[in-house]
Amino acid sequence: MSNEPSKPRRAVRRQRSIYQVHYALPRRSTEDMATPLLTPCAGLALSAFGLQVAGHRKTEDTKFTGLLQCNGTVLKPILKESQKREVDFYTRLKSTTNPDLIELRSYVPKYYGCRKFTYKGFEQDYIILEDLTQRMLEQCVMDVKIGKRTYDPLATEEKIKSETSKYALCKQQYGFCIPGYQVYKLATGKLLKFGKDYGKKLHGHMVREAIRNYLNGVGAPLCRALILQFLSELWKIQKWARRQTAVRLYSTSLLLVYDATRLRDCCGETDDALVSRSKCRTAPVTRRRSIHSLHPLGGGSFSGQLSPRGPVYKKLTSVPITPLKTARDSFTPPPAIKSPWSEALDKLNTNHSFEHNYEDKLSKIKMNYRALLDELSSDTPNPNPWAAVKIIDFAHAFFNDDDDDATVDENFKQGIDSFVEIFEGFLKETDSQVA
Ligand SMILES: Nc1ncnc2c1ncn2[C@@H]1O[C@H](COP(=O)(O)OP(=O)(O)OP(=O)(O)O)[C@@H](O)[C@H]1O
Ligand SMILES: O=P(O)(O)O[C@@H]1[C@H](O)[C@H](O)[C@@H](OP(=O)(O)O)[C@H](OP(=O)(O)O)[C@H]1O
Repeated sequence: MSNEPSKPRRAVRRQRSIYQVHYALPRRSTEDMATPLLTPCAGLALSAFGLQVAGHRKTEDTKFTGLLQCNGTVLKPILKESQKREVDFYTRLKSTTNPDLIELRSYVPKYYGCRKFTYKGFEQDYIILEDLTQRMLEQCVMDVKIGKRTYDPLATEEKIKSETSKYALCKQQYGFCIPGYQVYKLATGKLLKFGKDYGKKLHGHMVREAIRNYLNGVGAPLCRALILQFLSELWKIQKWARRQTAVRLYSTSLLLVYDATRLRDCCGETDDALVSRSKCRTAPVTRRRSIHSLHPLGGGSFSGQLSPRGPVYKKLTSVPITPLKTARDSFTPPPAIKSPWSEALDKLNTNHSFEHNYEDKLSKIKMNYRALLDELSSDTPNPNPWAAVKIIDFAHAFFNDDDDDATVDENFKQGIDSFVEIFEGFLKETDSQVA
């Protein structure tokens, strides 16, 4: 032991991430339900949320503003009685001890409470939620409303009639409908938007094609890494939906988001040649394998095989203990480890064409490298996935407080099963990328 007086330790200063530098966003927290911000958006300007692909929008009297955004959060206005139910839903989810509801927390955006804000002269209450598109540069967003039935048990005859007549064919055929989506096309960088009028015309094979278009898989092969990122989340939600009896979710949506910039980096086209999609990372980046990442639900342990009963995961076998001498004699250097670090280095070693618009290209490349380094130096196992699915819109969620009467929410479950089946079909299409 040293007698030297211990020097005061200097706090390690972490480099601010690209997202903090460019977008002034807060660091990601690992908690599923965040503690309410004391003064959310205090002193920061509110603005209309430009990435809303469906849902209620601005009305004539400007009282209803649509969603707003502020500091990495979205603000959802609460005007109708049913929207107050959504506040109750998030409030209850936050303090629940029911295991099914605790699990549900990880499938919904983080909730930061509810507060009054004044926007364009109108004061009203807003629900404050994590913006699922934050940190994305080219945000591709799809809203998928789940369920053949989209009205709740308190609906009036009129409401039942109007809900039954909307997206009727699509809901009958698939158990879900698509009220809107937007996609940045990889080849052109152009943003395409599809609203509810388009969504209401979808049925039959058009539904699958709309999802394929959203995934940038029209005119180019689907990207297996992207499908797997979505499926690893969807399978968890599906497993939960097949079991849970705690809540009935009428008219909720799956919100799918991914960053086309990262898709381009992974599976996109270069100026010179089409990058082989087999080079694509087939699983979400995981820096460290924790006990949690070994859990069979993690995308990383998916074997690539699908059985009629769902995904087949790799079996985890224990390593046999070899006597030291034998082990030393038979030692051969291990093959090069394919890690996120080596992939980052591979990328840094790539030659880029410096023709055309190279300043723009260079700045994008720099941003990508910074984002990649950010990801590699973060403390969480999968800190910056570039695709995510969450369940949103709980204006028609009903808790089942009577345990004896509890049954599975078939309406929600069937919609999820059907959506997952489409993604499993897409995954099979990409099998050749790992053959
Ligand atoms: N947490 C979020 N992060 C990013 N975008 C979001 C988030 N929540 C909602 N949105 C965007 O806003 C849209 C509408 O959201 P939501 O369904 O909650 O609103 P709504 O007005 O209740 O919809 P509806 O009219 O279907 O009842 C979504 O389609 C999505 O584009
Ligand atoms: O897709 P569309 O044609 O926009 O249809 C709307 C959609 O079904 C909303 O979920 C619903 O709001 P709620 O979920 O709050 O019922 C809204 O009802 P509303 O017209 O009564 O607001 C509908 O108009």
